[in-house]
Amino acid sequence: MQLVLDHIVKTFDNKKVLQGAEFIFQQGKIYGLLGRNGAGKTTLFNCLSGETKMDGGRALLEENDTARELREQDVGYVYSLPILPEFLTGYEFVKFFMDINKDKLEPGRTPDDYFDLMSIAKEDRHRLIKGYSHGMKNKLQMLLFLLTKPPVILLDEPLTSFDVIVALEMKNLLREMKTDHILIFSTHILQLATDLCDELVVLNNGALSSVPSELLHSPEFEASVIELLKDEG
Ligand SMILES: Nc1ncnc2c1ncn2[C@@H]1O[C@H](COP(=O)(O)OP(=O)(O)OP(=O)(O)O)[C@@H](O)[C@H]1O
Repeated sequence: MQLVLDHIVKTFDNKKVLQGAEFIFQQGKIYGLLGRNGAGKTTLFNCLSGETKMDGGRALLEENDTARELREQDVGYVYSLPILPEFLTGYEFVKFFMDINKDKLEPGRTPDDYFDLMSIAKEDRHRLIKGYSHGMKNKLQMLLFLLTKPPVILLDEPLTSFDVIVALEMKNLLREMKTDHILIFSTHILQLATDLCDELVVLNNGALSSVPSELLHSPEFEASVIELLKDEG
């Protein structure tokens, strides 16, 4: 399975944010999306998730030599600022989410099985989401994708809110998940990008380009990425 971005264009007022962005993302890899503040990473994710309408171009999901337009339900989106029903407990929300997605679930699983997978403590499960920390809310969002398994998962700077232990758990989880999904996450933390990603993609001047893989673990990596990002503008 692969996600093909075909000449995606997005303009806000007079600002051309995406100017014909093209790339092929493949299942089984974790992609890190790098770009300066305001480069358009969130805009790209919003276009892919259907939250923002593209002005031009398209995103296709290709599998077994057939391609179709990417649909909203194909995309799981972990926002940098999680949007969750704060008036429910974590347990109530997961239970509700499982009820409305019955057809997509593995049979016999309970909400607690998923909380266990995400290492969300027993005493936190029945607390209101309103009182959850930022990192716990991100965890809860990620739990939803373990349930429904959308083919494409976008993570907008999610791991920055996790403490070191949880960040490690999440990294391991993402590594496990990558075999069945196309995973793209945006980050400003180069160390995290090199640590977790199989491939790095730079969004610069509205276009996407791949960072040569031989650079990824080389001593010149940081300097090369900075050089690539400097071009912005
Ligand atoms: N709804 C909107 N209306 C007008 N301009 C917008 C809108 N959304 C984004 N922009 C502009 O588009 C540009 C790209 O913003 P975006 O949030 O996608 O960047 P980003 O790469 O995610 O930035 P950061 O790394 O700072 O989070 C910015 O100049 C932003 O002001």
